[in-house]
Amino acid sequence: MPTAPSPSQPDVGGAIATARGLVKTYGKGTTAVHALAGVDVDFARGEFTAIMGPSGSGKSTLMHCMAGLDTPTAGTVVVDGLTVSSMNQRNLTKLRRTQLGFIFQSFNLVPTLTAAENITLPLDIARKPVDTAHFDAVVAAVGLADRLKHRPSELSGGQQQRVACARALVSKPSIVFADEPTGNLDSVSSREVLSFLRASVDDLGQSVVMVTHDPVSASYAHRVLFLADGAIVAEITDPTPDAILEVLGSLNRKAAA
Ligand SMILES: Nc1ncnc2c1ncn2[C@@H]1O[C@H](COP(=O)(O)OP(=O)(O)OP(=O)(O)O)[C@@H](O)[C@H]1O
Repeated sequence: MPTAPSPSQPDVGGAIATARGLVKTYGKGTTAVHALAGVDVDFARGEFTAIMGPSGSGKSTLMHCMAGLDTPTAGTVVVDGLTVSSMNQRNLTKLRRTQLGFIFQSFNLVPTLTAAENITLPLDIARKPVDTAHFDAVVAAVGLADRLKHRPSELSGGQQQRVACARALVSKPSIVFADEPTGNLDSVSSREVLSFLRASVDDLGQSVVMVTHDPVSASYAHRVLFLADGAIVAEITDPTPDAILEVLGSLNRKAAA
């Protein structure tokens, strides 16, 4: 008879990233904050997952622990078969450079480099060759072919974030983590970036995890996870903005009761 995987040995079969029993506590004693209170989660390979929840519910902490940017207090994180939660700093740095893609709210481009140089920067730092066919495909997908020689100050916010998206994808990472990627963008630029993220999953087979406060942004994902008080309390698949708002409303009503 098949047995269920034990919590300490995640079944990573269809998942690109998993967490089991993930706990993150900041501080000690009476001032301790339980940012993650024992999260079990699987992020499916080739899927776009959004993480939502009220301010302070643990969204960023979950993403940072998954990406090896923060160390969990307890529990296991596995990304593409590698146990991130027990890696030393040297291996974490290597993992982040070679296997993870990051997109932040604030773009984080190097002002003195051109768009093309910004896009290939992670590969250059890792001393990995640029796959020019993949570079061209990613640049075409974000619509930046005629902007490659421009510096960030010569690009709009939306174009800068599209450079950041291309930079995150050019190394063919196992997974892309996006933290409020449209937080600084107008609605037209937001739609472009979100459509591109969705297309990177549907057309290029990328796996994307995105933290967002915005129900419309989250509706571009295949699946939305809802966090409250450091725990996953709900999830929906093939979300619409209305369905997301309904879940958020019921969580807010529970929190107020
Ligand atoms: N470095 C830290 N030191 C102490 N407490 C922290 C630290 N980082 C986060 N926390 C606390 O952990 C809890 C979860 O924070 P986190 O940033 O993960 O929430 P969030 O859902 O991403 O919030 P927001 O939507 O406001 O960005 C909060 O109570 C926060 O104050």
